[in-house]
Amino acid sequence: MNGVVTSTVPAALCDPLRNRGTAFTHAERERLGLTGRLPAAVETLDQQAARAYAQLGRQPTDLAKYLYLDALHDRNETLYFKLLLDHLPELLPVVYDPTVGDAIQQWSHDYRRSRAVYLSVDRPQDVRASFETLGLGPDDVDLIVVSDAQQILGIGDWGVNGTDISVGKLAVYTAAAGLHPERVIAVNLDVGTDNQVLLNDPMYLGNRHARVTGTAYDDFVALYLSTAAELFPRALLHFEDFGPSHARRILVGNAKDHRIFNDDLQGTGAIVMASVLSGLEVTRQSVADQRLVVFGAGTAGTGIADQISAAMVRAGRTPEQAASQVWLVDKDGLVSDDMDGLPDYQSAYARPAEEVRDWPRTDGRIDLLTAVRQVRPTILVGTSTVHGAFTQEVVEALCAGVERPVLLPLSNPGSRIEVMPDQAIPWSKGKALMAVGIPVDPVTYDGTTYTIGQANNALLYPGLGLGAVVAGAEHITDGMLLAAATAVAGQVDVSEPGASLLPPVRNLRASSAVVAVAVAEAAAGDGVATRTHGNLVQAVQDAMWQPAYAERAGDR
Ligand SMILES: NC(=O)C1=CN([C@@H]2O[C@H](COP(=O)(O)OP(=O)(O)OC[C@H]3O[C@@H](n4cnc5c(N)ncnc54)[C@H](O)[C@@H]3O)[C@@H](O)[C@H]2O)C=CC1
Ligand SMILES: CC(=O)C(=O)O
Ligand SMILES: [Mg+2]
Repeated sequence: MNGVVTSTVPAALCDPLRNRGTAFTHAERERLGLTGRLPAAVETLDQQAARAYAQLGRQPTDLAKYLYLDALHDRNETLYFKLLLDHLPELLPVVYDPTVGDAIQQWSHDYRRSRAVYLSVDRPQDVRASFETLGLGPDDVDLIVVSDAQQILGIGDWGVNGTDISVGKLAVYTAAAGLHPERVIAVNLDVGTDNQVLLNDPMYLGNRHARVTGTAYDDFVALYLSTAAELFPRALLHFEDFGPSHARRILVGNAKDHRIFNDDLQGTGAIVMASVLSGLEVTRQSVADQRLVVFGAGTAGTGIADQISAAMVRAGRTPEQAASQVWLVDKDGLVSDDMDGLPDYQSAYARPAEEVRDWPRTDGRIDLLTAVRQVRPTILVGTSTVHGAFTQEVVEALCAGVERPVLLPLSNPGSRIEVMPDQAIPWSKGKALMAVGIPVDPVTYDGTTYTIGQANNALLYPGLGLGAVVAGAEHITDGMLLAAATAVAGQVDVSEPGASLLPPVRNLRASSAVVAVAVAEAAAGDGVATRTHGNLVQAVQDAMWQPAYAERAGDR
């Protein structure tokens, strides 16, 4: 026999945005060419979700759950997001931080199929075609998340494996704020990797060479930006987990010409600002009077310093005064202006050498403990990736300096966090006002239960992005970031002892809608909105995609 017999999977079962599996009615099955291709039962989305949730529960580890959900994502997006939304507090840590970090480390080994766009520095001629294969028009895309994966969370360089940080961030946009899953794109910029484990792994799927740097790197990022902006002029271009030497430069250099947002700088800065605003509700102080120590002065740390000092300026300080209320501590200790080769993102906050000349040094460096003793910070932030760096001595010194310090150990995932609340709350005798980057259980100390908010940019960027999209914002302004932070902080009541500084993840959809309205208003106020709405609250609600099957099967 010469002919090869093949069978095909019907198109309606292959497209995750159209597929509804056992929920297709018999009439729909006939119309879409699915006759005989599904078992007899016709189910509702709720019935499907109950089965999927039970299957998920049988997965033995969080990574297995991640892979189960990823496969569901690729099969039936409506069901995937229904599950995610119905169990957001339980599943956010599975599809996103911290499990996404484990998944990224295994990614080339677990690879099955892909939903992202891969742009290779070795094939710049393919960049345009790579977007064009999506078949999307200029008005079809609201948002693109791109990463070059140089600094994934706190786990470093993961090359093409880092694709899943873009996918995960987009899943959160849709689950938390209803960004339409058909109108978003995940992108990996594969510029090589300096991760030897990957380079020596026969399964590694990315470019097998060191990271490209210098002009070649800059030209490739510029090509990405110009192509994405030309093909999808209304899309917000979200940058994630770029290395510290690139993140700020790309943002600052392109903010005027592009709808660009750096989550690690701006999203993190804004969620920290929200935590600080809540803390100041408790202490009844003004942001203008704060003293901030940042431990780990990279992308996130200096983004936080920028936003808190900008808030000080809005509260009446001069830029110089605001900068003088910020201290950075990095690998070489307290950052001072006599240090050689300071990166530009640190030099703005370098302390005058004269001021710290007499401060005690260990191995020639002014360490964190000394900085805390000398500065008596009202806010201590950790973005260092150094697990355990906030020791008992540091926490006690912090509390000796001020009555109610704000303490934010933000490094992700849990293996990197500077201190866990179940240690720091007792060490601080319940005085520290805490939030952390990962979900953690409440801590009971001396009869009070402390609920620890999740100061992760995921609690802010979805609403910010939705507001920007609804307003058609041409830029992300400082006013929009502050509006988002204020809207997040406005949703908590800190009057009870032990209250969380941030709203709970279970309210994330509602919280994102409130943030989006505030952000769209700020965009209009700042003159960057290109869309106006008679009723903004309704416009935001209308823009939020819901995981439900469309009226007519086959439609998205
Ligand atoms: N909670 C949140 O929303 C966010 C948390 N992060 C976390 O913050 C951490 C840092 O992320 P990025 O700023 O993107 O990385 P980065 O690499 O830009 O910054 C890390 C900084 O810590 C410094 N550092 C390393 N070891 C140190 C030590 N022993 N002492 C003092 N400083 C040290 C590095 O020199 C660098 O300046 C990561 O764990 C990341 O997950 C980042 C963004 C958002
Ligand atoms: C949360 C986040 O963006 C990070 O850890 O990089
Ligand atoms: Mg990040």
